[in-house]
Formats: sequence, C-alpha cells, structure tokens
Amino acid sequence: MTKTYRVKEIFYTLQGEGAQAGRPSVFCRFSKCNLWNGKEESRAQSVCDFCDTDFVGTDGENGGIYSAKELVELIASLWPGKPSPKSRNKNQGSPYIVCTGGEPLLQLDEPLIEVMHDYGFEIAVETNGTLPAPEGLDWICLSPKADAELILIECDELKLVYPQPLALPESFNYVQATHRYLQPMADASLDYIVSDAHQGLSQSNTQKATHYCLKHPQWKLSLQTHKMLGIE
Ligand SMILES: C[S@@+](CC[C@H](N)C(=O)[O-])C[C@H]1O[C@@H](n2cnc3c(N)ncnc32)[C@H](O)[C@@H]1O
Ligand SMILES: Nc1nc2[nH]cc(C(=O)O)c2c(=O)[nH]1
Ligand code: SF4
Ligand SMILES: [Mg+2]
Repeated sequence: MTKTYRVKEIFYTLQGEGAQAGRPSVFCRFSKCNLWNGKEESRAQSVCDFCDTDFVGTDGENGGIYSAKELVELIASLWPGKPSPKSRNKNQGSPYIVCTGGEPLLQLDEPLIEVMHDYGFEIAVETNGTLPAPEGLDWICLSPKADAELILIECDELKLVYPQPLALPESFNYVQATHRYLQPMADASLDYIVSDAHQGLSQSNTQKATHYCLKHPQWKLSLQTHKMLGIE
C-alpha cells in the first residue's frame, strides 16, 4: 500500500522567523505533535504548553492525506512558475519548503525528502528535536522545549522560545548550532491581530529576550515577522 502523509495545511508565504526570515517558502504543516495533542483542555498538562499553532486534523488550506508524489505536486503548484530541478541556481530564488507542524519528524521520511529534492526544492524543517532526523535535510531549525529530552544536538539554527524557566538558554551550550536565536514567547491563547493587552504581554517577553541577547551576544533575537506583517 502506498504510504500517506497527514497534512493540516500548505501555504506559500515568507518565512517569518530566524535566520531565513523573509525568504519565500511553501509551508507544509504536518498534523500531530508528540508533545501536545492539540486540544485546549489538555494544554496545561502537556509537555509543551505554549504552542501558537493549530495542527489538529487535515482540514486547513490545502490540507489532506497524500502520497509523497501527490503532496509534492501540490506543494510545487504553489511555487511561482513551478519549480523543477532546473530552477535551482537560476537566479530566481531557490524553491524552498519549510516542513513544520505539529511535529514534522513524526512523518517526514527519506522517501518524501527524495521526491521534494527531485522537484528542485531545498528542504527546511522546524522541529522540537525529540525525534531523529532523516538524512537529506538542507536546514534544521531546532526549538527545544522544557522537559522534552533532545535527541538532535546539531542544527543550523537553535531557536529557543523565551522565557521558559525550565529551559534556560545557557543549558543548550552543548548543542552545535550555526545560529542561536531567542524568540519571544507569544501568548498562545490570544489572536495575534494585536489587541493592546496582547501587545503589552508579548512586548514584555520581547524585552526580556532583548535584554538577554544584549548580555549574551552569542544569542540573536528572532521576531515572528509574519505576525507583524499580517501574513500566514
Ligand atoms: C508550531 S512549532 C512546529 C514545529 C515543532 N513542533 C517545534 O516546536 O519546533 C513552530 C515554531 O513555533 C515556535 N512557537 C510555538 N509556539 C510559540 C509561541 N507561543 N511563541 C513563539 N514561538 C512559538 C516553536 O518553538 C517553533 O520554533
Ligand atoms: N510565515 C511563517 N513563518 C513561520 N516560521 C515558522 C512557522 C511555523 O509555524 O512553524 C511559521 C509560520 O506559521 N508562518
Ligand atoms: S510548539 Fe511544536 S512541540 Fe510545541 S506543541 Fe506546538 S507543534 Fe508541538
Ligand atoms: Mg507558526
């Protein structure tokens, strides 16, 4: 039987966060996470309790249950001009997929990566780092969560949501990363089309993260620029 992948939503936007912020990207949001079941009533008891994302089910934009070929064809149809292996290095921006979720490493595997590469995409992943990564990823963004043991200890960027009292930045010194970012924790329960109250809340986490980076210059600040821009 053909293997299938459960996907919440797929959309074309700019990467909002971290070292690749501003880069046109097709986001593929896989369903399910191993650190929260996605239900509000169990958020407080979950390992990861601040998630800002709905990753339950397959009912979002372009969501569904797909074979590798169906999934990559759909992703490719959202890239302007449609990518092909030849469209890499052609001075028109490398086709780029960001695999996120939920936790994408519950599903993303080498056969799917191979098809994505066949279509000319570079492949990035946003992961909580608790599961092994398949071979072939072009960019790993590792975002550790307090109380969740890290399996991955090498990445392109370490992007720590801040503050997490039980996951202090200095406790990740052992992780090999080209870039280290603190990303202010946004209040997960409020819509980000900002009310004044929300702005107040997230500003204080932004101020704390700013202060930490200034004191510890190996860390840089990552702002969720897509929320400021009002894009997905
Ligand atoms: C929704 S997660 C999905 C990928 C993966 N499960 C992970 O946690 O890295 C995508 C990114 O959003 C970050 N994130 C989640 N909730 C956040 C919040 N309330 N404020 C800031 N960043 C958040 C995560 O840490 C991660 O870097
Ligand atoms: N524009 C945009 N950038 C992002 N970077 C990481 C995101 C995520 O939810 O994984 C995200 C997202 O949802 N939208
Ligand atoms: S932030 Fe990532 S690890 Fe945490 S619940 Fe959301 S999808 Fe799962
Ligand atoms: Mg997001």
